[in-house]
Amino acid sequence: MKTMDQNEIELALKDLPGWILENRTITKAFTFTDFKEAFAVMTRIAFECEAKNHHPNWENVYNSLTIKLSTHDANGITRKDIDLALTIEKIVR
Ligand SMILES: C[C@H](O)[C@H](O)[C@H]1CNC2=NC(N)=NC(=O)C2=N1
Repeated sequence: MKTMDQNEIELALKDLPGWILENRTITKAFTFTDFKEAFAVMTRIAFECEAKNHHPNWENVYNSLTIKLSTHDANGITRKDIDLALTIEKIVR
């Protein structure tokens, strides 16, 4: 899949509050009430990722979750990352 250029990414990020372009990934940090809530959200995200065959790089520390999305095969950001971020927002909201 074709990578997006900086203008295309910034335009797409207008629909993704809190997501920023950082080190060739789109990234957002989430905070939940506790570990149980964070992990419940991660489980729901994981099922969507399997369905899409597109997976996040993420780090969870107790109630915090930092998600970084990029398309490894394409070595950049593609529409798949934007679509997954939009899905994650629906799950978290
Ligand atoms: C073999 C398999 O299709 C690939 O490794 C998939 C799986 N999940 C993936 N996830 C992400 N974020 N980028 C990829 O390039 C990717 N590739």
